[in-house]
Amino acid sequence: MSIQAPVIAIDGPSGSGKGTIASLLAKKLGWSLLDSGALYRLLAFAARNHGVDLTNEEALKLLAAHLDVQFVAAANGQPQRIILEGEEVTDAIRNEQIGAGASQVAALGAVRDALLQRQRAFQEMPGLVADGRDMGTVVFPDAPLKIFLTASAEERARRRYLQLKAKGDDVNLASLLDEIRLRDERDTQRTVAPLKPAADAIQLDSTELSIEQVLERILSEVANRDLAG
Ligand SMILES: Nc1ncnc2c1ncn2[C@@H]1O[C@H](COP(=O)(O)OP(=O)(O)O)[C@@H](O)[C@H]1O
Ligand SMILES: Nc1ccn([C@H]2C[C@H](O)[C@@H](COP(=O)(O)OP(=O)(O)O)O2)c(=O)n1
Repeated sequence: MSIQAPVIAIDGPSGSGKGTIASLLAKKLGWSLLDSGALYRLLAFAARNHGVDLTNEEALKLLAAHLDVQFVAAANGQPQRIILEGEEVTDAIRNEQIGAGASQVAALGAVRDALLQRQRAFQEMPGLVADGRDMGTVVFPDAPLKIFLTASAEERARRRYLQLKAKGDDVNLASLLDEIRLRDERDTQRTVAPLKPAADAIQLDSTELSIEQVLERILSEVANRDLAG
């Protein structure tokens, strides 16, 4: 019997800090990283480039099955680089418009099926940190550590506002809060793989916690389970 690499699943709503924490954790442990939300963002981005309507499930399924994408690990604290059809799109997929499109295509069952194996292929030794909405419920149900990271909608909108503003985007706090609420609603209410904590997930509310405090809490769970070898 082959031994499977351990997975830390980090799920939660937009702006709760999943991406930041997952990336820091992967670096600290020397594990691989799966940013599953990027796959849905890439699909929304590719659909726009190819003129595919975001409601055309059949065409989106094909596009998802053939997505030509590479994730390139980056050094010195930089986010991993994402290459779509030979072009760097690391920044281009990080805006609320693409986030909303990602949430829309992610509600389609055929799209989720088409992306499932691609996500599971990231599970490799010595371990994987996987960030998304259904990592602990659907993609890696046997993960030995599942975190469901939350924060109030207002705090998440505030974080997103600061993040996008720092990037030079023209953003508005009230409309970001509306978009976050809309996305929460769509992600939790969809019939396939909705955003919800796995029965065995640890729920962590980061509203009043710093990034370092969240990381510390998770690292103590890693140590409790003896996951890092
Ligand atoms: N605990 C925290 N306290 C303060 N800011 C945070 C915290 N966690 C994340 N952030 C910041 O909030 C923004 C959104 O975090 P991100 O990791 O992109 O969230 P998600 O992947 O859940 O959408 C980033 O700018 C990040 O630095
Ligand atoms: N495992 C996943 C990851 C993301 N999605 C969908 C739902 C989300 O609104 C979009 C974008 O996800 P992403 O994690 O990039 O978004 P945030 O950084 O949390 O704002 O994709 C999903 O359905 N399942």
